[in-house]
Amino acid sequence: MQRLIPVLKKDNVELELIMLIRTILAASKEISFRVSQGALAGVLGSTLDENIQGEVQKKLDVIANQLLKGMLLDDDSVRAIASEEEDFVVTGTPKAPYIVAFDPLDGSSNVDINGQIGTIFTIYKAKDDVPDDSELQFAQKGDQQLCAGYVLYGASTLLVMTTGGPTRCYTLDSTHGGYLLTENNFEIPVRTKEFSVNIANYRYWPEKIQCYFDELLYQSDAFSGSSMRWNAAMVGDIHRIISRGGLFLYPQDTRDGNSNGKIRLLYEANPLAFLVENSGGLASSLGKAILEIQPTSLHQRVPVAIGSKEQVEYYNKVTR
Ligand SMILES: O=P(O)(O)OC[C@H]1O[C@](O)(COP(=O)(O)O)[C@@H](O)[C@@H]1O
Ligand SMILES: [Mg+2]
Ligand SMILES: [Mg+2]
Repeated sequence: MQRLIPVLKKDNVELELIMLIRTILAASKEISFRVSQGALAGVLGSTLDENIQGEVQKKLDVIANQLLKGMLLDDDSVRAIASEEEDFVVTGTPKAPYIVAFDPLDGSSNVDINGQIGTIFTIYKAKDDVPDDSELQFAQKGDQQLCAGYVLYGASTLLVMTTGGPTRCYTLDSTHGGYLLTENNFEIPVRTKEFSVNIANYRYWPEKIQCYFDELLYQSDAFSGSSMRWNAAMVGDIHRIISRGGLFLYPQDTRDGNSNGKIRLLYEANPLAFLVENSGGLASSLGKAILEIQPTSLHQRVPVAIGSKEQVEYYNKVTR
């Protein structure tokens, strides 16, 4: 089994970027250990604090955020970071080459029920024409990502990552503590009968999206035999889709604050879109490629339709 570093070197990834990826993975191993300890380590349950999204933070949200933030700010290749759990940009080493954005713990509502959770990260080049602490550092389109990945803390701890080439999977080997290559090049099937959505939101959706689901659920034979999966952790749903295809949807809806759905562009939609598109799938928002969206704020949300090419195309065709 090939180790991670030789694979990245073969991909001609620059050494400084490889070292930064190592920093992120060192934090992920520590998070993986804390997650596996669960109640034994007292990491379950909520804090009394809310993040900028208005969500009550889980203890593990805070622990994972502190671990990643601490290790990244100690890394002198990092100029600034942005996190779901940080209201603002946090600056690192001046003139350093990279900026990093991350969702320290995706699927927080699964923490206390031993469900799937993960860490999502993305790396960009730092900008020299804006201040280090400015949100403009992160106002870069998703197609400018140098590297994107997630670590899934499931039965195994898996790293799925791209540096612009194939999307690959590495499994954390608990015997020697390193990530070993277990999937060299994911290729998402163009169409399946699996879809993933929180169907309980149906009443709040625009009519065209309701019609799409009416057709899918009971009107059209073309969809008979479909099955739904919902992990309540985007990282887990997207991992299933990268592994065997399907469609992940988090549409806009009519509730206050949900006009763009729930998924955050910078540290959820863009990194996962980069991974899916580099596996032959499609990632769109309101019919437009997610990777081409010009970001306007750190925690902005976007409606998403991500997954198997033909399923995304059909959804966009009937809901536009
Ligand atoms: O509450 P819902 O509608 O099931 O939403 C679940 C979605 O929210 C999220 O948990 C949001 O991410 P966080 O857990 O990082 O806040 C996604 O991973 C998941 O797809
Ligand atoms: Mg998340
Ligand atoms: Mg999160």
